[in-house]
Amino acid sequence: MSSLAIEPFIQLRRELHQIPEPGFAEYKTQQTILSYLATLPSKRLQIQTWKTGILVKILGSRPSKCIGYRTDMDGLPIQEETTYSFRSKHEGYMHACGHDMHMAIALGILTYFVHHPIADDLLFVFEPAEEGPGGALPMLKSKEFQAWKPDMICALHIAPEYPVGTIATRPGILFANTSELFIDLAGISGHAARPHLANDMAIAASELVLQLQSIISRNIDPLDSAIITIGKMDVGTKQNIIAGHARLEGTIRTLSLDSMDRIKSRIKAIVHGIEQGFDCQATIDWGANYCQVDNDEKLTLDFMNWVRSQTEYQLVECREAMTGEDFGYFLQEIPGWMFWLGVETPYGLHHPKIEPNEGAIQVGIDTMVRYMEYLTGAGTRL
Ligand SMILES: CC(=O)N[C@@H](CCC[C@H](N)C(=O)O)C(=O)O
Repeated sequence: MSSLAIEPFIQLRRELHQIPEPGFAEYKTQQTILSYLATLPSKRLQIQTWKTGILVKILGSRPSKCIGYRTDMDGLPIQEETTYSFRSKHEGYMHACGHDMHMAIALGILTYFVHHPIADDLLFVFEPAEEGPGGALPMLKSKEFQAWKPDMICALHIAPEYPVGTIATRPGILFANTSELFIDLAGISGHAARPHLANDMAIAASELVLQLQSIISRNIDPLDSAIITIGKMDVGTKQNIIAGHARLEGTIRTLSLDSMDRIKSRIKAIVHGIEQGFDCQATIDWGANYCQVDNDEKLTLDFMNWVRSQTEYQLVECREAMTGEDFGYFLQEIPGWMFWLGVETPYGLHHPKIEPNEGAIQVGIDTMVRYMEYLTGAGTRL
């Protein structure tokens, strides 16, 4: 690992940071990664694209298994407010969830093993559309992935709340079940001065948001965490026109599938009540649904013990988080685990000012290189 210079991966992260793209539209991102891969010795390298994603296999010298590693690729519809000189060039889009860091780390690990092959095969998965509508499930089911399906798989996610040098994870559930939520309400628009001739969806939508929040407090076991967040409301057209249409956009998070089912059935009932009470038409769209990230007990404990005993990094056994990650779909078919990587920054994930500490790139690459060498039973130790 000491033979790998980190600077090129910091530069790659900065390059990728400037071109955040929506899910399944990561064209420049894919091209940037493919161009970089083309600079590496190709002898042990096999590359396939899948939509805007990429699969990279590094052939081992005496493979008895294939170890998988996943990074996500897409950006978020956020107007960047960082102090960076390498801010996003895509107006209204930003890498605010660390996928630029994740890709740079994946490329660092991959580069190391191109130059220092180990016994086992390695598969690097560059997954598009993690933020939505979800690339993991269709990629997992694709013939390209199934042909190269690894025997185990792991991934990391940056964690603003931990110092650089911290690795946090737990066996079992790490991330929640999620469902997106889109509700449209259709009433009748009209003149602001003649409310009796219209049917105001601003009032119906306001009532609906408040009623939705009662589900968590009144219908869900308080010991079984759940969240309903309405992140966006779009109502009406002008201040003196009664709104004939409203759209609510949100997300549901639960730690159990029972709670997810219960919440959805309560939302249906409440929306039906709004239709009756406000004499309007409503439609519900559940959007993309992600299953929980359920870390394999044995593999995760082995990784945690290894970090504790073999590295200088701080291992934290953390609690479950209500964030979502479609990496959970890979873990439904392939044993593996995910962990948080500390990037210490005062702003959280999805914040326009988030500036992850780039020192974490070295920690992420170093940890995975050493652990993959340990897993294959061959490697050098730092
Ligand atoms: C780590 C992280 O922030 N993941 C996202 C996943 C998005 C899931 C989906 N689009 C939704 O909004 O439900 C998160 O928001 O947790």
